[in-house]
This record gives sequence, C-alpha cells and structure tokens, in this order.
Amino acid sequence: MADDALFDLPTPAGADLDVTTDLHLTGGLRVAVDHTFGTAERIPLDDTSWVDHVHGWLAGDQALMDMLMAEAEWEQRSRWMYTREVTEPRLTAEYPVIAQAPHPVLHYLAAALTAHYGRSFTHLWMNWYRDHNDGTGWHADRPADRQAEAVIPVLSLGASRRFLIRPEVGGKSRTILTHGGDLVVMGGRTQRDYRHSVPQQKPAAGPRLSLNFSIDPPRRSRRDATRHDNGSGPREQARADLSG
Ligand SMILES: O=C(O)CCC(=O)C(=O)O
Ligand SMILES: [Fe+2]
Repeated sequence: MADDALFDLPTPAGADLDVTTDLHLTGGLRVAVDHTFGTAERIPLDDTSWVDHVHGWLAGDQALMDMLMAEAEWEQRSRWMYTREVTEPRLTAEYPVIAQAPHPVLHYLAAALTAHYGRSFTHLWMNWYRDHNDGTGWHADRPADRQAEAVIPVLSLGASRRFLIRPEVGGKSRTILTHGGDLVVMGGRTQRDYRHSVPQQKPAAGPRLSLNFSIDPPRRSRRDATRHDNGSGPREQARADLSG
C-alpha cells in the first residue's frame, strides 16, 4: 500500500520461549507467553495515543488456535448497517467474564496481560477470519471509545493479516502486519481518536483468530461492543457515529 507506513519486524521471539514451564497454567496446552514483553515495539500515533506491537509474544499459537476452533462456541452474527441487515464477514465467540471461561489458557493469557499493563482484563471477544474474504471494517471498540483512555490488547493466531489504524477524522492509515503469536495493544486515546480495521484482501490467506481483551463489564452482545462504519471514509464515519 503506497500510502501506508509499514511497521513490522520479521524476528518472532515466540520460537525461543520454553513451553514446558507454564503447562500447569495453560491446561496442558503447549503454549507460553513472553512475560518480559522483550520484543515490544511502541508505536506512538501522536502525543496521547500509542500502539504496542509485541512480536512473537506467544509461542505455540497453532495449538491454541486448534483448541479454540474446536472448543469455543462460535457464532455467526449479523448487524444493521443503516437500512439493511448484513452478515458479519467473520465468526465470533465471546467470554463476557474470562474467569468463567472453561479454558485455563485464557486465564493465563489475561493474567499475563494484566500483570504487564496494570489493569484487570476481565472480558474477551474472539474473531475467526476463515480466510482472506473475512475481515472487520473501520471501527473503535466500545465502550472504550467513550473513556478518557483505554488499553485493548489483541492477540493474533494463525495466518498473517494486515491490521490498519487511521485517525478518526480520516487520513492516511498505518499498517501493522500481524503474524500468529503477535500481540497488538492499542492504548492512550487510540479508541477515541483513531479507528482500526482488518481489511478483506485479494491475496489468499488461511484462517486467523484474534483474541480481544478489555477491562469493561460484559455487554449484551457483540453488536453493542464495537462501533462500525462501512470503511469508505470520514463522511460514512460521521453517519455511523450519529447512528451509534
Ligand atoms: O482481528 C483483529 O485483529 C482486530 C479485531 C477488532 O478490532 C475487533 O473485533 O474489535
Ligand atoms: Fe476492534
């Protein structure tokens, strides 16, 4: 993308992590996170908004992905877009209270994020992008977009995909290339002042899951949990804001 600044380091650390030490915490799953966040790259968007890209934060992403694809309760959601109901181009599974999720590994991940970012990540929603035809349009995460600041960690599993971020008022987008095991954390005023998306794309891509964490109490449905527009520009964003 000519107008994108590309932020990517091709050196995943996950392969070096010892997946045997934390087995009692991961429910026996051969995964491990880098508790030191040693590969974190802080990307300042402006004076008050930032994104951390933690390269290869999780080792064993495929094992986690296989387990979640088989065992989480995935659903196909639809949403009203202006005047018509559209099927979301992805599957969703949600744990409004992570502590009640039947997979210990999710508690392990939330605890590691909580320890590092100093806030209690209690709520998880997950997306399953079946292939390159799936994606998520420009949006900010609710209700974080109404808060003075927020921290939203997003863990990627499986296929590499482009995660875009652009100012709420429109303008150039930045591309963060997420590989399986990478963590992307949006912080500061990012939810207020920026929008993010994972675009559908032409190049073929295999399945990808994203695990999105927040501190916010459970909401009735995913429909309430994000603010979407149709991705085509500030005018549509303004209309989406009005209708939201
Ligand atoms: O899949 C991703 O990387 C991001 C998903 C997202 O932004 C969301 O579900 O709110
Ligand atoms: Fe989001």
